[in-house]
Amino acid sequence: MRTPLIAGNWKMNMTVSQAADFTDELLKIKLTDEVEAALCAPFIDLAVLLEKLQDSSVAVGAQNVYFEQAGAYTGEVSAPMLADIGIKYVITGHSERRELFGETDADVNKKSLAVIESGMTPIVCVGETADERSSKMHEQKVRSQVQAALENVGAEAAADLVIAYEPIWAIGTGQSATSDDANEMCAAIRSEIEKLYDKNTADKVRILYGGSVKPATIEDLMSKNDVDGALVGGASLKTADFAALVEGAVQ
Ligand SMILES: O=C(CO)COP(=O)(O)O
Repeated sequence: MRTPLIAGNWKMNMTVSQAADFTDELLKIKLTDEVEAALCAPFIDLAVLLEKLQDSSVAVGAQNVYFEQAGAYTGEVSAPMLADIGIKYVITGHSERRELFGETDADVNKKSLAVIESGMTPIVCVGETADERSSKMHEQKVRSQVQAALENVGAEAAADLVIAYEPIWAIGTGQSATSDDANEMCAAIRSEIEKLYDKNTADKVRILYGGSVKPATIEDLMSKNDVDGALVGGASLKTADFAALVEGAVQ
């Protein structure tokens, strides 16, 4: 039985005071314990989130990490630094980082390995462009991204992973994949994990869908067998919407 996960990805939104206001509001709402909730916030917001959410079940995640442990890497933040303050999840391979900051499959692999090594869980993002989907290359693209991201990740760590299928054409566009299309790709990712490891590992990995998920669409998505939750951008920025997503993910 996989516990559903609703992870907010705030991207480059929310000042520290906005993050504090968001969490104060969130703490007034009783969230279900059948769904795990996480907020992946800008580095500068992490301390306030960790402090305010310490007695709640909401986990705190980061959106990026550098793969080296420490040293002369101006402007970067390492996995041991994030683990030390109590971060649980780190997003790796988001399409915005791949596109805007030139991150390669090899970088995503190194970052995911660093996150695992520090005892945290990567939320590894994969997904195709609109052109790749229209030329029916989407499954091949996503399978190859999964393979590359998981190179040298052992079976035990793999079972604990979170993978997010985020078709690039659905991110921030209001044009979500249908629940059937999302499920088909989440199933393809699970079969790739089974190929790389075994069925037991594949059955344990949580696979999320991301791309224009809203409170109105979450129940339909969660009714699908291979969708274990969602990675949510825009709709995670409003407390009421985030809480509604968590409630809507109860299976
Ligand atoms: O990129 C996303 C989450 O990582 C999805 O963003 P939106 O939910 O705003 O489409």
